[in-house]
Amino acid sequence: SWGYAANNGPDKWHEKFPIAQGPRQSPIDIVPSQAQHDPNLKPLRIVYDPNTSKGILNNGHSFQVDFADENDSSTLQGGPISGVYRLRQFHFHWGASNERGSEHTVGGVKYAAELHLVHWNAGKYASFGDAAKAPDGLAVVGVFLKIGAASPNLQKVLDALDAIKTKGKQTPFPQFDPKILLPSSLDFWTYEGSLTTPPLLESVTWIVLKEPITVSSEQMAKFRSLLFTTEGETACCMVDNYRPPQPLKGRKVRASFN
Ligand SMILES: NS(=O)(=O)c1ccc(-n2ccn(-c3ccc(F)cc3F)c2=O)cc1
Ligand SMILES: [Zn+2]
Repeated sequence: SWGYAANNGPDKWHEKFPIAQGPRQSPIDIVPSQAQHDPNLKPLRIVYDPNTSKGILNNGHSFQVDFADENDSSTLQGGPISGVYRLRQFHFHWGASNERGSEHTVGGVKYAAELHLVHWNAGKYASFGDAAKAPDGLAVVGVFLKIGAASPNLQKVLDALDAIKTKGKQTPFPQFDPKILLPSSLDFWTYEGSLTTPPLLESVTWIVLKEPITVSSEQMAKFRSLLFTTEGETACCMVDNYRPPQPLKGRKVRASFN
């Protein structure tokens, strides 16, 4: 199936997922000078309940922390979205070395990694699956990770990775508040896009924070200790699990800040 290698990576995805060449694909290169400040954009309202965090899973493409989403305990509102979107999961994308790894780029600049917090429009749709098929179904908050001081808050997540080294492994991950992973400023860029991996559904309102969080080189090495492969398969390091920027195709990127 699909992956990030030469034989099954982003340049091949269109063969099984033709939407890969669609009109609103993600990620994109964000060009700050081309982004228009929109004063109608509201502040982001992010409320997460640590009691909703459930487990951490190696899904063979990344690792993700899953959240209980049967009520409005952990939600995203405001910004470019209408209504209440519930947190479903967060995950990351990263490189084999520190000079690449993010999916979105800023004026062509790549960061070492990118955090995605995935939310779905529970005000309008009955399930995540239904929302994932709708043009206003999902909202993903993207946060860039750049190399600098270690993040103690991220270390809690990284310390769980030894238990999920191979594809399909998961372990409980209770009482985690992902809000501690966010930078101090919630200034953002926003545009209409898609999932950045198959099924590449064009259902995502992207909200990319301008301010990165910092991680240390040692912490990045921890991400790279994961494997794409199952126990017993020839080990293949989980690195470079990012899709490169896709054509803008006339879309406008708005900025919440001047
Ligand atoms: N990298 S990202 O744009 O944040 C991203 C990329 C892919 C997904 N993703 C992969 C499968 N699904 C999925 C899972 C269950 C479902 F019912 C429908 C889906 F699209 C999903 O949401 C979710 C998020
Ligand atoms: Zn992602």
